[in-house]
Amino acid sequence: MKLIAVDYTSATAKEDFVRSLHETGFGVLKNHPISKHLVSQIYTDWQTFFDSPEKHNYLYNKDKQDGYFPPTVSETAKGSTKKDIKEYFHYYPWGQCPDQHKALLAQYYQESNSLAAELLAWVEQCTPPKVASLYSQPLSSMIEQSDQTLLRVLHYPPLKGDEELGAIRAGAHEDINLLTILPSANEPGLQVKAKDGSWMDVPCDFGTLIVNIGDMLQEASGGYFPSTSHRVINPDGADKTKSRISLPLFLHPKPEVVLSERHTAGSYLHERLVELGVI
Ligand SMILES: O=C(O)CCC(=O)C(=O)O
Ligand SMILES: [Fe+2]
Repeated sequence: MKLIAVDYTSATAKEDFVRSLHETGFGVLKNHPISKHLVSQIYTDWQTFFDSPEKHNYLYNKDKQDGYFPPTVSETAKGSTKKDIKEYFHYYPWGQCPDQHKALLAQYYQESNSLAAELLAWVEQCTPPKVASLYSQPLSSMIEQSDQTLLRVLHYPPLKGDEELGAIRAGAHEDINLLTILPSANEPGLQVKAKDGSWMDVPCDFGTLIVNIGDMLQEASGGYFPSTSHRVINPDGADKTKSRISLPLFLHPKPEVVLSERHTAGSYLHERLVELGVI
């Protein structure tokens, strides 16, 4: 398996990109419309947030899941016993956010949502009819007026050497939502699991965009689009002293959307958050 960046502006972008999602659960895009400048401004801006004790004034709400999740809460990947070495902030347009950081994030939320909606429409248009007949409603309508789409600002702090044995920045996991879109982080470390079980580095040239399938789209497509395991490994050498910031947007349907005979989006999300130990 190899992830090749698809040029968003090429004539065959849609088909090439959706083929990659079907075959690997991942797609990489270059020449996409998300501004690199905006992304790097957000990385710098949120480093200040995570460096400041103010962050504790924005502690997350358990019921709504907006706000700051400290390293002591973090997540424990399904099937793992170690907490991830990370802290993060969950931004929703209706949720808490410090005033001085809000404008850039709101802009990015809006721009990344438009692109995510377009990419979901690509997925829909390139779904074979037999698979599409499993969708309870068109994919694009699942996210219309959804207020569940989540922008996460993640901070992986420098490693100090006192981390729990075997803990890594983000343990192997699958995302819960429909599609995730993720600009390359400011440091490497993201890996995806190939079908043969080996771990592959995800291309991380600044300016590429990584897109992956989440469990909800796997569920809705009867497995045609696989939700692939990924993780973030710890850095070596000099990179240990560096923070890593990343900015995934998790595209979520409205809670009442039927994913399959077993699940609505709401019931599925709840089940998974309990597993992660965050509610
Ligand atoms: O930080 C990254 O590059 C990936 C983060 C991730 O996979 C997640 O938060 O679900
Ligand atoms: Fe993830």
